[in-house]
Amino acid sequence: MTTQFQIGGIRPAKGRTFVIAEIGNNHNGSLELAKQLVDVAREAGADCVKFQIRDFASLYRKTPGGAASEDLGVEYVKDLLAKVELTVAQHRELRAYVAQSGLLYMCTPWDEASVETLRGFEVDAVKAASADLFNPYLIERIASLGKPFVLSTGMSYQHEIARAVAHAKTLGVPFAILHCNSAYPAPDRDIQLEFIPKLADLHDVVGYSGHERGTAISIAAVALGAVIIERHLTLDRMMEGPDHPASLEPDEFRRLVEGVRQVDEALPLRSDSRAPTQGEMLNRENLSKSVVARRAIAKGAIISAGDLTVASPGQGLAPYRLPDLVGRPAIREIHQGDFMVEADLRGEVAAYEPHKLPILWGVPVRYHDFLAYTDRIAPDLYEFHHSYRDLGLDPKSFVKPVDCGRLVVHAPELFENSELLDLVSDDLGYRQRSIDNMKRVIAATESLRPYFPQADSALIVTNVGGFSMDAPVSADKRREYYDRFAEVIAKIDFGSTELIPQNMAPFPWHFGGQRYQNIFMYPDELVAAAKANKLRLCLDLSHLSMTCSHFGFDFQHELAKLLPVTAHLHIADAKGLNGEGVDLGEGDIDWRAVWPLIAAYPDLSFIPEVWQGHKNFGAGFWKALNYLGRLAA
Ligand SMILES: C=C(OP(=O)(O)O)C(=O)O
Repeated sequence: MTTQFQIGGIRPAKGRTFVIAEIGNNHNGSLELAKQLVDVAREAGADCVKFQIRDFASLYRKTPGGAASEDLGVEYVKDLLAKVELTVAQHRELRAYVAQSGLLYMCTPWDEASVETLRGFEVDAVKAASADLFNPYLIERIASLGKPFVLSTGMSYQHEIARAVAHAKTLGVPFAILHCNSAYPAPDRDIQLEFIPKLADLHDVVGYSGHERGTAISIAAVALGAVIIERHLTLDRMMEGPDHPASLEPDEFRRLVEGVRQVDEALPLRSDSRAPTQGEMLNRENLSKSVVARRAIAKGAIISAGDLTVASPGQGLAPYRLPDLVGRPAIREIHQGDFMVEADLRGEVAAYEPHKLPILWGVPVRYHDFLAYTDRIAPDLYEFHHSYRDLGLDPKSFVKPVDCGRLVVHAPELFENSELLDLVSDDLGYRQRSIDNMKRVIAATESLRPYFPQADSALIVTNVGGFSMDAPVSADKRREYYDRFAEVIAKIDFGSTELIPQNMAPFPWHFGGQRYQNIFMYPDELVAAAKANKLRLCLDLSHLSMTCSHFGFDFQHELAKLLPVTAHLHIADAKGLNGEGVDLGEGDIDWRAVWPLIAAYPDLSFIPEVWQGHKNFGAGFWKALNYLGRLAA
């Protein structure tokens, strides 16, 4: 039963920390200030706001000597609290204000009369302050509300905490426990965050109620297992009142939420065992080393250790696999510098089995491997993937005429001086260089046309730009980018070629790091941009799947919208938000449902764009084509 702890439908968990903005008494008795703090909490990204409520008539003991008979400390706290307490009517008005704000509402009743007041408040959850952890009477009354409750464990002995948890488990209501040090502010060295895992031994929902200065310790609490973070919020730490000095000001609270959300993303294990992530895969390719031929090896010759060496890049077998190759016969003519690949170990080269496919098909090629492909397959098209250096090469040295029905060129993303193509850059100079680079791509594509005399078109797949470094841009800015894109392409002469912008995923990889894509990503915007500019698109299904996963869109629904404005497809599966270019059938896309939708557009063309498809003599491409061929049959 306790495993079902949730507040307003949110279940605090690793990867989804629940953040409470504790307004407590920091409103200083002003309803206006309290409302302002609710607004600030919402803007800062909190899940919930919390208040405290006291019934002074019943909270303190009654003595013949009245307040004067209390110790000095107690007298001071009593005076201060009485000064800042809101009336029940004001609390009720606040509760309604919080409901309107969209935030969840919690409150700490400090006495049994206040619990009864809250019974009429529709609280989302309720809390027992540390000061009441060793007061089973109030805890029992709080549980009688039947709402999820939270117990804070500051100022307690360990045996009292264990006792309170054991008691709470008998009350029949889901609850959470918070580690806490009840000093305002709490000295860093007294916080002892390592008690969080000990609390986790007692109960399965553990959080942290922090009173320290700054945000680092609360963020670290998340890394140690806290799934609820509560911090006091104030407009000004210098105000009079017991909690202000231990509170965060608006900017700090926003940074706290940002930090917590970052740790939420970073903390959970994403798979059962450690494997290179998507960004690391790219860097492993470019930066690591692999086994290559030190010298030419004749087909059939037995491979010796001296035939092999280890060198960058990391596109062949990993260096530790070198010994496995020694003593095996070479299954092919191996040239000096060739990567040694899985097929060399397995003793067989993967092959394409011809299938009748309902749309035009092809493979991605570089200049240097084009001729090798023409010896093996007869596709409807080739898609040339150029680097910026390739743009200056004469195709004569690499290409022979073929009778393909279509020519496709993928514009380089990266140009001289590490500049990514960005036709909508805010920087005028950068934008102009991108336009000039686009013109180079057009010229290179025109130079390939004579080798494709039957081609119905020469399509240029282009990632047009519009990315940002640290965060997505606003909707207004996106509109500005689209307008700029329209202006830019209207001025470019595309000759006999056709620009087909490619849809991008929300988090594209550039230079081995993650960026944010802003335009040519949302399906509705893609359709609108295509229609407004009389363009067709290159639709990358892996990118579309990641976009749909991120925004919660239905893949098939979005695909159906996009196909009528599509000329060419990049076909690969995807997993979640970051698993790009996954083998077909191993990701999120339901190919049995999707393939008939695509087959209804026979003028479409595609290439398989599975990750590392070209390796192992195109093994990944053939696997994808064979998969689709079987679906089509
Ligand atoms: C004082 C409170 O909590 P903590 O003990 O977590 O600071 C409270 O919620 O009112």
